[in-house]
Amino acid sequence: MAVYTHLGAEDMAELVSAFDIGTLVSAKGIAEGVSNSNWLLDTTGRDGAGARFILTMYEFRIELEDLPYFLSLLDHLAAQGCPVPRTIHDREGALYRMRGDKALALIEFLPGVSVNEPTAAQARAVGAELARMHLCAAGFVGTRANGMGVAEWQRLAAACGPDGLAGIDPALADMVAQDLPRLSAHWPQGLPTGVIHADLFPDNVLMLGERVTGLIDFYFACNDLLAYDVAVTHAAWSFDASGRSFNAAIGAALLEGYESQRPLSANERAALPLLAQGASMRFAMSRAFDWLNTPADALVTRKDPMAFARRLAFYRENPGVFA
Ligand SMILES: Nc1ncnc2c1ncn2[C@@H]1O[C@H](COP(=O)(O)OP(=O)(O)OP(=O)(O)O)[C@@H](O)[C@H]1O
Ligand SMILES: N[C@@H](CCO)C(=O)O
Repeated sequence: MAVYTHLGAEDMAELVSAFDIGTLVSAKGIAEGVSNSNWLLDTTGRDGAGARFILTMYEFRIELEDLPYFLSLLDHLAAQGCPVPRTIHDREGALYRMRGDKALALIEFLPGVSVNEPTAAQARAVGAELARMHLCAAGFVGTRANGMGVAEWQRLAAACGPDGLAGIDPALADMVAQDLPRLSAHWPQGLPTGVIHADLFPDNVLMLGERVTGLIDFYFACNDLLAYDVAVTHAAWSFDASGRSFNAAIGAALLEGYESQRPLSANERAALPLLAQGASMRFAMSRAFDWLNTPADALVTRKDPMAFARRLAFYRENPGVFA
């Protein structure tokens, strides 16, 4: 359940009046998501024909200073024709509003649903949209360092400690001891960089049939290696939830779709096995930290770090999947 803050009907109506979107018709809390509170708002719309929006209150993990980057990036990509929600600016032109010490932003509602078991055609479409996003973001002026890069994996691993990791699974502690120093020492340098989504899991893609209707949740977006984003997306889409079973057809379709819009250089392709191991390490570490630091009675369900430890082992042992 991801509505952490109660907003009463009067609060909501007052908030809506700060935007040129008509008057409030209904507001419903959205259960999905863990980081922020989200509501689905229906209003009468500017022209009375009705309009639908997503209202987000930023609760954890998002620094206020990063919000202009995330929200202007949505505007930039939407203006270039990418399927991302536009930010609705308030009557004064602001990208977000403050309520107490929390920021609130309104974004366009996009149709579509997140798929659980993608087909190859859907994976191809997602790969193509990821590449289009990379290309469309080329003119975006904002920059943001990757806060979930190698240094952060090291910090999270140290915060968990070898005993904490071994308490989750001895294989997780072994993986960190063996693979983290190797990945850190050999992390690719000099590959093409740009704006990356950095978290393009199936739950962050909305689809209608084989068409991508929305790329959402840009709150890890940053400037980093474009091929790393391909690796993150490959790791997120090409396995079952447990990370035990790799789906070669999905992985291949995703890469094919990506290259239909932006061919990878020989150096990028050669780096993918290592980048995919790094992507797996990133999610194994953030999940391990959350596993050890989320109270058992918390509202959110903890995600299994071993699902990404298994992916890392797969990529280490099967570099040929990117050949
Ligand atoms: N622009 C949009 N159009 C339609 N639905 C949306 C939009 N943005 C968000 N949603 C819906 O709200 C849900 C939660 O959004 P989001 O993933 O951004 O939340 P979050 O708390 O940041 O999640 P996460 O757990 O990934 O950190 C999504 O799963 C989707 O159902
Ligand atoms: N998509 C991530 C959560 C955001 O870091 C995961 O599944 O672990």
